[in-house]
Amino acid sequence: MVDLKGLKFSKMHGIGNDFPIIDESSGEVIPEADKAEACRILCHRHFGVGGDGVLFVVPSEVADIGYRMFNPDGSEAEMCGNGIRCFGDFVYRNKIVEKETMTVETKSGIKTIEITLEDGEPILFKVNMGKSTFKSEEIPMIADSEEFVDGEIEVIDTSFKASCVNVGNPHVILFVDDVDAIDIDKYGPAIECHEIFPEKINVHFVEVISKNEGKMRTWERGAGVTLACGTGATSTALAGVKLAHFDKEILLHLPGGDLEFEVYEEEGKLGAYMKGPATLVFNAEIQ
Ligand SMILES: N[C@H](CCC[C@H](N)C(=O)O)C(=O)O
Repeated sequence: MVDLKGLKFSKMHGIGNDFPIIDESSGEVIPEADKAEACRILCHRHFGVGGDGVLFVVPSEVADIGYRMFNPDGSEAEMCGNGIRCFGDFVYRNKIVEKETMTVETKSGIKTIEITLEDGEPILFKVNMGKSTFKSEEIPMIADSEEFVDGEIEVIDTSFKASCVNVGNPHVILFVDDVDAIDIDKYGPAIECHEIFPEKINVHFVEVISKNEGKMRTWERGAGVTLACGTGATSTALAGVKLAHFDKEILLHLPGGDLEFEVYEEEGKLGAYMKGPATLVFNAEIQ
């Protein structure tokens, strides 16, 4: 059993997607071999702190700072969008990176965060989430087509039209008529662990409100239902533009709050800027 006594952390959330965040920028706090178990304990809503994952600040030789994210099941994810806004707030407030525009090394490449200050306080974070891929082999997924856009996924007793995109981590976007009518506890895990997704996948049900607005609900890989998913919302914006459901500026409503997106095209690939808040809930030390 991992001993977390003395562990200092901040509890943060990005529109309700919540995380303990731990500063390892000056050296390891939780041994690598214990990280998965420690994250399972920390994320537990009754026996731990509670969270949709754990964020770590780590050194970087190629960016201003490094970022790692672990899901509540102990799996490490390549990227976390709500988390990187909380991360930016944390490293700025704690003077780990004293820059309003910073570069962050993640497992899915270097991302850039632009912080908007009001009276010296960070209030809004604009993140370049980078370029995406729709190639089936790069999701990864098992499919007959080079891309899986507006394809068909059969699951349990029904089938859904679906589009798959990787923004560092994998996502499947299912555009539906009424997002509130979806039994996400039934279909979410069945799609997350579907045999066509060898590394599992994050699942998002999306309702198009207009060319510039949508509403979505999420079942996250390694976490289950969350109030928001930043990489998932980014993927929704990109898939929506690809399918011409959305124009390039999109407001997405998630159960925990709203995120704004500006989609761009670079070297033939779609990418996006994500804009949203981050909130510090409390700082603590485990006794
Ligand atoms: N569960 C995700 C990681 C967290 C993503 C989400 N919390 C976000 O804000 O992007 C995965 O395994 O890829």
